[in-house]
Amino acid sequence: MEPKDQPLTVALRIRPLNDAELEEGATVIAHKMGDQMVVLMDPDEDPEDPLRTQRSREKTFIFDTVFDQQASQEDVYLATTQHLVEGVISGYNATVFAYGPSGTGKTHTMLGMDAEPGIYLRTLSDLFQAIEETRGHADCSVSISYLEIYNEVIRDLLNPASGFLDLREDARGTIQIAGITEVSTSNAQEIMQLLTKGNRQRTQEPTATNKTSSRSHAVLQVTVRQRSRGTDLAEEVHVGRLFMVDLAGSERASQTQNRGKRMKEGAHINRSLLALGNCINALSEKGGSRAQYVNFRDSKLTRLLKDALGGNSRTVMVAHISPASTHFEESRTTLLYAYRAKNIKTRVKRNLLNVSYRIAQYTHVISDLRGEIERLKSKLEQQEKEKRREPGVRGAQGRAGHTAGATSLGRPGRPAPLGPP
Ligand SMILES: Nc1ncnc2c1ncn2[C@@H]1O[C@H](COP(=O)(O)OP(=O)(O)OP(=O)(O)O)[C@@H](O)[C@H]1O
Repeated sequence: MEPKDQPLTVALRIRPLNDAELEEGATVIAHKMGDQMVVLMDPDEDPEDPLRTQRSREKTFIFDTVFDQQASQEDVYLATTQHLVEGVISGYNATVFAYGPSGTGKTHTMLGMDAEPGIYLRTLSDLFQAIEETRGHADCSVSISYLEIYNEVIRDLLNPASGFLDLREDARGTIQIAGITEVSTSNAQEIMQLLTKGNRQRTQEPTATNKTSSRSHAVLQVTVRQRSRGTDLAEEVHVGRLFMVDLAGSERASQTQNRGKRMKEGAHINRSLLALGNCINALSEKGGSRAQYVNFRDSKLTRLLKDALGGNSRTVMVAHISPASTHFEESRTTLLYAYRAKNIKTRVKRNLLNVSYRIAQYTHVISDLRGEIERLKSKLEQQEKEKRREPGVRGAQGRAGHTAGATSLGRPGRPAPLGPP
Protein backbone atom coordinates (compact mmCIF):
# COMPACT_ATOMS: atom_id res chain seq x y z
CA MET A 1 0.00 0.00 0.00
CA GLU A 2 1.25 3.51 -0.85
CA PRO A 3 2.46 5.68 2.05
CA LYS A 4 -0.07 8.38 2.92
CA ASP A 5 0.55 11.90 4.21
CA GLN A 6 -1.26 12.45 7.47
CA PRO A 7 -1.47 15.65 9.48
CA LEU A 8 -0.57 15.52 13.15
CA THR A 9 -3.69 15.32 15.31
CA VAL A 10 -3.51 18.03 17.96
CA ALA A 11 -5.82 17.94 20.98
CA LEU A 12 -5.96 20.37 23.88
CA ARG A 13 -6.80 19.52 27.49
CA ILE A 14 -7.61 22.23 30.03
CA ARG A 15 -7.45 20.95 33.60
CA PRO A 16 -9.62 22.30 36.45
CA LEU A 17 -8.36 25.22 38.58
CA ASN A 18 -6.37 23.82 41.49
CA ASP A 19 -6.40 24.85 45.17
CA ALA A 20 -3.24 26.91 44.90
CA GLU A 21 -4.66 28.89 41.99
CA LEU A 22 -7.95 29.44 43.84
CA GLU A 23 -6.03 30.66 46.88
CA GLU A 24 -4.17 33.15 44.71
CA GLY A 25 -7.54 34.46 43.55
CA ALA A 26 -6.99 33.28 39.97
CA THR A 27 -9.93 33.33 37.57
CA VAL A 28 -10.65 31.07 34.60
CA ILE A 29 -9.43 32.60 31.35
CA ALA A 30 -9.37 29.54 29.05
CA HIS A 31 -12.83 28.69 27.73
CA LYS A 32 -13.80 25.78 25.56
CA MET A 33 -16.32 26.74 22.83
CA GLY A 34 -17.89 23.81 21.00
CA ASP A 35 -15.79 20.70 20.45
CA GLN A 36 -12.78 22.25 18.78
CA MET A 37 -12.34 25.83 19.88
CA VAL A 38 -10.70 27.51 22.85
CA VAL A 39 -10.71 31.20 23.72
CA LEU A 40 -7.86 32.49 25.87
CA MET A 41 -8.67 35.83 27.46
CA ASP A 42 -6.04 38.32 28.54
CA PRO A 43 -6.43 38.81 32.31
CA ASP A 44 -4.86 42.28 32.14
CA GLU A 45 -7.48 43.51 29.76
CA ASP A 46 -10.24 45.79 30.90
CA PRO A 47 -13.46 44.81 29.12
CA GLU A 48 -14.71 48.41 29.56
CA ASP A 49 -11.68 49.89 27.79
CA PRO A 50 -12.83 51.40 24.46
CA LEU A 51 -9.39 50.77 22.90
CA ARG A 52 -9.55 47.10 23.86
CA THR A 53 -10.33 45.74 20.42
CA GLN A 54 -7.24 47.34 18.91
CA ARG A 55 -4.75 45.86 21.30
CA SER A 56 -6.55 42.81 22.55
CA ARG A 57 -4.40 39.81 23.25
CA GLU A 58 -7.48 37.63 23.55
CA LYS A 59 -7.03 34.79 21.14
CA THR A 60 -9.06 31.97 19.66
CA PHE A 61 -7.50 28.67 18.61
CA ILE A 62 -8.96 25.68 16.83
CA PHE A 63 -7.70 22.14 17.44
CA ASP A 64 -8.87 18.68 16.43
CA THR A 65 -10.46 18.28 19.85
CA VAL A 66 -10.64 20.44 22.96
CA PHE A 67 -11.30 18.97 26.41
CA ASP A 68 -12.09 20.99 29.49
CA GLN A 69 -12.47 19.99 33.15
CA GLN A 70 -15.68 18.10 32.33
CA ALA A 71 -13.80 15.59 30.17
CA SER A 72 -13.15 12.19 31.71
CA GLN A 73 -10.02 10.12 31.21
CA GLU A 74 -12.06 7.85 28.96
CA ASP A 75 -13.25 10.78 26.80
CA VAL A 76 -9.64 11.83 26.25
CA TYR A 77 -8.53 8.29 25.40
CA LEU A 78 -11.43 7.64 23.01
CA ALA A 79 -10.93 10.86 21.06
CA THR A 80 -7.13 10.82 20.86
CA THR A 81 -5.69 7.32 20.99
CA GLN A 82 -8.19 4.50 20.60
CA HIS A 83 -8.19 4.75 16.80
CA LEU A 84 -4.43 4.06 16.70
CA VAL A 85 -4.62 0.61 18.30
CA GLU A 86 -5.81 -1.34 15.28
CA GLY A 87 -3.12 0.22 13.08
CA VAL A 88 -0.33 -0.71 15.49
CA ILE A 89 -1.45 -4.36 15.40
CA SER A 90 -1.39 -4.39 11.63
CA GLY A 91 2.11 -2.89 11.43
CA TYR A 92 1.75 0.88 11.52
CA ASN A 93 3.72 3.13 13.88
CA ALA A 94 1.93 5.55 16.17
CA THR A 95 2.92 8.16 18.74
CA VAL A 96 0.97 10.00 21.39
CA PHE A 97 2.70 12.71 23.33
CA ALA A 98 1.61 14.94 26.18
CA TYR A 99 2.97 18.46 26.01
CA GLY A 100 2.53 21.48 28.28
CA PRO A 101 3.89 23.47 31.22
CA SER A 102 4.60 21.87 34.61
CA GLY A 103 1.52 20.90 36.61
CA THR A 104 -0.98 21.11 33.74
CA GLY A 105 -1.90 17.39 33.78
CA LYS A 106 0.41 15.54 31.37
CA THR A 107 1.12 12.64 33.76
CA HIS A 108 -2.55 12.62 34.72
CA THR A 109 -3.50 12.16 31.06
CA MET A 110 -0.87 9.52 30.26
CA LEU A 111 -0.52 7.47 33.47
CA GLY A 112 -3.47 8.67 35.56
CA MET A 113 -4.41 7.02 38.82
CA ASP A 114 -5.71 3.57 39.82
CA ALA A 115 -9.29 4.81 39.93
CA GLU A 116 -8.88 6.92 36.80
CA PRO A 117 -6.28 5.28 34.59
CA GLY A 118 -4.90 7.27 31.72
CA ILE A 119 -3.94 6.59 28.12
CA TYR A 120 -1.25 3.97 28.95
CA LEU A 121 -3.58 1.45 30.59
CA ARG A 122 -6.54 2.06 28.31
CA THR A 123 -4.38 1.61 25.21
CA LEU A 124 -2.76 -1.56 26.51
CA SER A 125 -6.13 -3.07 27.53
CA ASP A 126 -7.61 -2.40 24.09
CA LEU A 127 -4.44 -3.64 22.41
CA PHE A 128 -4.49 -6.97 24.26
CA GLN A 129 -8.20 -7.40 23.65
CA ALA A 130 -7.78 -6.73 19.92
CA ILE A 131 -4.89 -9.19 19.79
CA GLU A 132 -7.04 -11.81 21.52
CA GLU A 133 -9.61 -11.32 18.74
CA THR A 134 -7.01 -11.95 16.01
CA ARG A 135 -6.12 -15.32 17.56
CA GLY A 136 -6.78 -18.13 15.10
CA HIS A 137 -5.53 -16.30 12.03
CA ALA A 138 -2.48 -14.46 13.42
CA ASP A 139 0.20 -14.78 16.08
CA CYS A 140 1.00 -11.57 17.93
CA SER A 141 3.73 -10.85 20.40
CA VAL A 142 4.01 -7.63 22.40
CA SER A 143 7.05 -6.20 24.12
CA ILE A 144 7.21 -3.12 26.27
CA SER A 145 9.99 -0.83 27.41
CA TYR A 146 9.85 2.31 29.53
CA LEU A 147 12.60 4.91 29.71
CA GLU A 148 13.28 8.45 30.78
CA ILE A 149 15.45 11.13 29.24
CA TYR A 150 16.81 13.32 32.01
CA ASN A 151 19.49 15.94 31.41
CA GLU A 152 20.17 14.31 28.02
CA VAL A 153 20.86 10.85 29.42
CA ILE A 154 18.61 7.82 28.97
CA ARG A 155 17.68 5.60 31.92
CA ASP A 156 15.71 2.36 31.88
CA LEU A 157 12.72 2.91 34.17
CA LEU A 158 12.07 -0.86 34.37
CA ASN A 159 15.67 -1.45 35.45
CA PRO A 160 17.20 1.81 36.71
CA ALA A 161 20.31 -0.06 37.93
CA SER A 162 21.39 -0.60 34.33
CA GLY A 163 22.90 2.89 34.15
CA PHE A 164 22.87 5.18 31.14
CA LEU A 165 21.78 3.74 27.81
CA ASP A 166 22.74 4.64 24.25
CA LEU A 167 20.61 5.37 21.22
CA ARG A 168 21.54 3.48 18.05
CA GLU A 169 20.19 3.40 14.56
CA ASP A 170 19.71 -0.06 13.00
CA ALA A 171 20.20 -0.99 9.34
CA ARG A 172 16.62 0.03 8.52
CA GLY A 173 17.17 3.47 10.10
CA THR A 174 15.02 2.64 13.14
CA ILE A 175 16.24 4.11 16.41
CA GLN A 176 16.95 1.45 19.04
CA ILE A 177 17.97 1.79 22.66
CA ALA A 178 20.87 -0.54 23.35
CA GLY A 179 20.39 -2.76 26.41
CA ILE A 180 16.88 -1.62 27.32
CA THR A 181 14.66 -4.06 29.27
CA GLU A 182 11.85 -5.44 27.12
CA VAL A 183 8.94 -6.99 28.97
CA SER A 184 6.68 -9.42 27.15
CA THR A 185 3.30 -9.97 28.72
CA SER A 186 -0.32 -9.75 27.71
CA ASN A 187 -1.65 -8.61 31.03
CA ALA A 188 -2.38 -4.88 31.06
CA GLN A 189 -2.73 -4.71 34.86
CA GLU A 190 0.66 -6.35 35.31
CA ILE A 191 2.23 -3.78 32.98
CA MET A 192 0.49 -0.96 34.83
CA GLN A 193 2.08 -2.12 38.06
CA LEU A 194 5.47 -2.07 36.33
CA LEU A 195 4.82 1.39 34.93
CA THR A 196 3.63 2.81 38.23
CA LYS A 197 6.73 1.37 39.86
CA GLY A 198 8.85 2.70 36.98
CA ASN A 199 7.25 6.11 37.32
CA ARG A 200 8.38 6.26 40.94
CA GLN A 201 11.91 5.88 39.58
CA ARG A 202 11.34 8.90 37.41
CA THR A 203 13.29 11.98 38.36
CA GLN A 204 10.60 13.87 40.21
CA GLU A 205 11.00 16.87 42.48
CA PRO A 206 8.88 19.76 43.64
CA THR A 207 8.95 22.93 41.57
CA ALA A 208 7.16 26.18 42.27
CA THR A 209 4.22 25.02 40.14
CA ASN A 210 3.98 21.28 40.92
CA LYS A 211 4.86 19.47 44.15
CA THR A 212 5.56 16.20 42.32
CA SER A 213 6.88 17.58 39.09
CA SER A 214 8.39 15.09 36.63
CA ARG A 215 11.68 16.56 35.56
CA SER A 216 12.28 14.10 32.75
CA HIS A 217 10.67 13.00 29.50
CA ALA A 218 9.17 9.52 29.94
CA VAL A 219 8.74 7.24 26.93
CA LEU A 220 6.66 4.06 26.95
CA GLN A 221 7.41 2.02 23.85
CA VAL A 222 5.15 -0.86 22.81
CA THR A 223 6.21 -3.11 19.92
CA VAL A 224 3.68 -5.47 18.35
CA ARG A 225 4.88 -8.20 15.97
CA GLN A 226 2.11 -9.88 14.03
CA ARG A 227 2.79 -13.05 12.10
CA SER A 228 -0.08 -14.10 9.86
CA ARG A 229 -0.69 -17.80 10.18
CA GLY A 230 -1.07 -19.09 6.61
CA THR A 231 -1.38 -22.66 5.32
CA ASP A 232 1.86 -22.40 3.32
CA LEU A 233 5.07 -20.44 3.77
CA ALA A 234 3.60 -17.16 2.50
CA GLU A 235 3.68 -15.67 5.98
CA GLU A 236 4.01 -11.96 6.63
CA VAL A 237 5.45 -10.35 9.72
CA HIS A 238 4.23 -6.83 10.50
CA VAL A 239 5.88 -4.75 13.17
CA GLY A 240 4.01 -1.80 14.69
CA ARG A 241 5.62 0.51 17.22
CA LEU A 242 3.65 2.71 19.56
CA PHE A 243 5.35 5.48 21.53
CA MET A 244 3.52 7.10 24.42
CA VAL A 245 5.46 10.08 25.69
CA ASP A 246 4.97 12.16 28.83
CA LEU A 247 7.18 15.20 28.27
CA ALA A 248 8.74 17.24 31.06
CA GLY A 249 7.15 20.62 31.79
CA SER A 250 7.74 23.18 29.07
CA GLU A 251 7.81 26.25 31.37
CA ARG A 252 10.68 28.67 31.28
CA ALA A 253 12.97 28.52 34.31
CA SER A 254 12.42 32.20 35.12
CA GLN A 255 8.65 31.77 35.32
CA THR A 256 8.72 29.01 37.89
CA GLN A 257 11.13 30.87 40.16
CA ASN A 258 13.41 27.88 40.02
CA ARG A 259 16.97 28.46 41.09
CA GLY A 260 20.23 26.49 41.16
CA LYS A 261 19.87 22.84 40.21
CA ARG A 262 16.29 23.28 39.00
CA MET A 263 17.36 26.13 36.76
CA LYS A 264 20.25 24.15 35.21
CA GLU A 265 17.94 21.19 34.78
CA GLY A 266 15.34 23.50 33.24
CA ALA A 267 17.96 24.47 30.67
CA HIS A 268 18.52 20.79 29.81
CA ILE A 269 14.80 20.05 29.62
CA ASN A 270 14.44 23.10 27.48
CA ARG A 271 17.32 22.01 25.28
CA SER A 272 15.32 18.91 24.37
CA LEU A 273 12.12 20.89 24.13
CA LEU A 274 13.85 23.63 22.18
CA ALA A 275 15.12 21.01 19.75
CA LEU A 276 11.57 19.63 19.59
CA GLY A 277 10.26 23.15 18.96
CA ASN A 278 12.82 23.72 16.21
CA CYS A 279 11.80 20.45 14.56
CA ILE A 280 8.13 21.36 14.85
CA ASN A 281 8.83 24.78 13.32
CA ALA A 282 10.88 23.36 10.46
CA LEU A 283 8.36 20.60 9.81
CA SER A 284 5.36 22.91 9.94
CA GLU A 285 6.89 25.24 7.32
CA LYS A 286 5.28 24.62 3.94
CA GLY A 287 3.02 21.98 5.40
CA GLY A 288 5.85 19.72 6.44
CA SER A 289 7.74 19.74 3.15
CA ARG A 290 10.63 17.31 3.33
CA ALA A 291 12.76 19.84 1.45
CA GLN A 292 13.05 21.82 4.71
CA TYR A 293 16.10 20.82 6.75
CA VAL A 294 15.07 19.37 10.10
CA ASN A 295 17.74 18.75 12.69
CA PHE A 296 16.56 15.76 14.69
CA ARG A 297 20.08 15.09 15.96
CA ASP A 298 20.08 18.08 18.33
CA SER A 299 18.72 16.14 21.31
CA LYS A 300 17.99 12.60 22.49
CA LEU A 301 14.29 13.38 22.54
CA THR A 302 14.13 14.47 18.92
CA ARG A 303 16.28 11.56 17.77
CA LEU A 304 13.86 9.20 19.48
CA LEU A 305 10.81 11.01 18.13
CA LYS A 306 12.21 11.40 14.61
CA ASP A 307 9.72 8.99 13.09
CA ALA A 308 6.87 10.35 15.17
CA LEU A 309 7.42 13.85 13.82
CA GLY A 310 8.89 13.64 10.39
CA GLY A 311 8.54 10.08 9.32
CA ASN A 312 6.48 7.01 9.43
CA SER A 313 3.97 7.41 12.27
CA ARG A 314 0.42 8.41 13.01
CA THR A 315 1.02 11.06 15.62
CA VAL A 316 -1.17 12.74 18.21
CA MET A 317 -0.14 15.63 20.43
CA VAL A 318 -2.20 16.31 23.54
CA ALA A 319 -1.33 19.83 24.67
CA HIS A 320 -2.18 20.80 28.24
CA ILE A 321 -2.86 24.14 29.90
CA SER A 322 -4.11 25.48 33.21
CA PRO A 323 -7.23 27.63 32.89
CA ALA A 324 -5.90 30.13 35.47
CA SER A 325 -5.43 33.85 34.86
CA THR A 326 -2.10 33.55 36.71
CA HIS A 327 -0.76 31.29 33.92
CA PHE A 328 -1.80 33.40 30.95
CA GLU A 329 1.67 33.76 29.40
CA GLU A 330 2.62 30.07 29.43
CA SER A 331 -0.86 29.02 28.28
CA ARG A 332 -0.57 31.43 25.37
CA THR A 333 2.88 30.10 24.41
CA THR A 334 1.63 26.49 24.66
CA LEU A 335 -1.38 27.20 22.48
CA LEU A 336 0.75 28.91 19.82
CA TYR A 337 3.19 25.99 19.85
CA ALA A 338 0.46 23.34 19.61
CA TYR A 339 -1.29 25.32 16.90
CA ARG A 340 1.92 25.32 14.83
CA ALA A 341 2.22 21.55 15.21
CA LYS A 342 -1.08 21.17 13.35
CA ASN A 343 0.77 21.93 10.09
CA ILE A 344 3.05 18.92 10.44
CA LYS A 345 2.42 16.01 8.14
CA THR A 346 3.87 12.54 8.57
CA ARG A 347 4.06 9.87 5.90
CA VAL A 348 2.57 6.63 7.13
CA LYS A 349 3.36 3.22 5.72
CA ARG A 350 2.96 -0.32 6.95
CA ASN A 351 6.12 -2.01 8.27
CA LEU A 352 6.85 -5.38 6.77
CA LEU A 353 9.84 -7.22 8.17
CA ASN A 354 12.57 -8.19 5.67
CA VAL A 355 12.27 -11.77 6.80
CA SER A 356 8.83 -11.88 5.26
CA TYR A 357 10.28 -10.89 1.90
CA ARG A 358 12.69 -13.79 2.21
CA ILE A 359 9.86 -16.14 3.09
CA ALA A 360 7.93 -14.87 0.07
CA GLN A 361 11.00 -15.51 -2.09
CA TYR A 362 11.36 -19.05 -0.70
CA THR A 363 7.74 -19.67 -1.60
CA HIS A 364 8.47 -18.80 -5.21
CA VAL A 365 11.58 -20.96 -5.28
CA ILE A 366 9.69 -23.90 -3.75
CA SER A 367 6.84 -23.64 -6.22
CA ASP A 368 9.34 -23.43 -9.12
CA LEU A 369 11.10 -26.53 -7.83
CA ARG A 370 7.80 -28.39 -7.42
CA GLY A 371 6.98 -27.60 -11.05
CA GLU A 372 10.40 -28.83 -12.11
CA ILE A 373 9.97 -32.10 -10.20
CA GLU A 374 6.59 -32.67 -11.85
CA ARG A 375 8.10 -31.97 -15.27
CA LEU A 376 10.99 -34.40 -14.70
CA LYS A 377 8.69 -37.09 -13.28
CA SER A 378 6.51 -36.99 -16.36
CA LYS A 379 9.61 -37.03 -18.57
CA LEU A 380 10.83 -40.16 -16.76
CA GLU A 381 7.43 -41.80 -17.10
CA GLN A 382 7.46 -40.97 -20.78
CA GLN A 383 10.90 -42.59 -21.19
CA GLU A 384 9.80 -45.67 -19.24
CA LYS A 385 6.84 -46.07 -21.58
CA GLU A 386 9.07 -45.73 -24.63
CA LYS A 387 11.44 -48.39 -23.24
CA ARG A 388 8.55 -50.78 -22.72
CA ARG A 389 7.33 -50.19 -26.29
CA GLU A 390 10.78 -51.10 -27.83
CA PRO A 391 11.97 -54.29 -26.06
CA GLY A 392 14.37 -55.27 -28.92
CA VAL A 393 16.87 -52.48 -28.34
CA ARG A 394 16.83 -52.69 -24.55
CA GLY A 395 20.62 -52.78 -23.94
CA ALA A 396 21.75 -49.68 -25.84
CA GLN A 397 18.50 -47.73 -25.19
CA GLY A 398 18.54 -48.66 -21.52
CA ARG A 399 21.94 -47.06 -21.02
CA ALA A 400 20.99 -44.06 -23.09
CA GLY A 401 17.75 -43.74 -21.09
CA HIS A 402 19.65 -43.89 -17.84
CA THR A 403 22.10 -41.24 -19.00
CA ALA A 404 19.29 -38.97 -20.14
CA GLY A 405 17.54 -39.40 -16.81
CA ALA A 406 20.71 -38.59 -14.86
CA THR A 407 21.32 -35.48 -16.93
CA SER A 408 17.81 -34.18 -16.44
CA LEU A 409 17.53 -34.97 -12.78
CA GLY A 410 21.05 -33.82 -11.98
CA ARG A 411 23.42 -35.42 -9.51
CA PRO A 412 22.90 -34.86 -5.80
CA GLY A 413 24.32 -31.48 -4.81
CA ARG A 414 24.51 -30.31 -8.44
CA PRO A 415 21.09 -29.06 -9.48
CA ALA A 416 20.28 -29.24 -13.14
CA PRO A 417 19.48 -25.92 -14.82
CA LEU A 418 15.76 -25.28 -14.62
CA GLY A 419 14.12 -25.42 -18.02
CA PRO A 420 10.75 -23.92 -18.85
CA PRO A 421 7.97 -25.87 -17.11
N1 LIG B 1 -7.91 16.91 34.26
C1 LIG B 1 -7.59 16.84 35.56
N2 LIG B 1 -8.53 16.59 36.49
C2 LIG B 1 -8.20 16.48 37.79
N3 LIG B 1 -6.97 16.66 38.28
C3 LIG B 1 -5.98 16.91 37.42
C4 LIG B 1 -6.24 17.00 36.01
N4 LIG B 1 -5.08 17.26 35.41
C5 LIG B 1 -4.14 17.31 36.37
N5 LIG B 1 -4.68 17.11 37.58
C6 LIG B 1 -3.96 17.09 38.85
O1 LIG B 1 -3.01 18.17 38.82
C7 LIG B 1 -1.78 17.77 39.42
C8 LIG B 1 -0.62 17.98 38.44
O2 LIG B 1 -0.82 17.13 37.34
P1 LIG B 1 0.36 16.31 36.64
O3 LIG B 1 1.34 15.84 37.64
O4 LIG B 1 -0.29 15.35 35.76
O5 LIG B 1 1.03 17.50 35.81
P2 LIG B 1 2.23 17.41 34.77
O6 LIG B 1 1.83 18.25 33.63
O7 LIG B 1 2.60 16.02 34.52
O8 LIG B 1 3.38 18.16 35.58
P3 LIG B 1 4.98 18.06 35.43
O9 LIG B 1 5.35 18.52 34.09
O10 LIG B 1 5.46 19.03 36.49
O11 LIG B 1 5.32 16.67 35.75
C9 LIG B 1 -1.94 16.33 39.84
O12 LIG B 1 -2.28 16.31 41.21
C10 LIG B 1 -3.10 15.84 39.01
O13 LIG B 1 -3.81 14.81 39.65
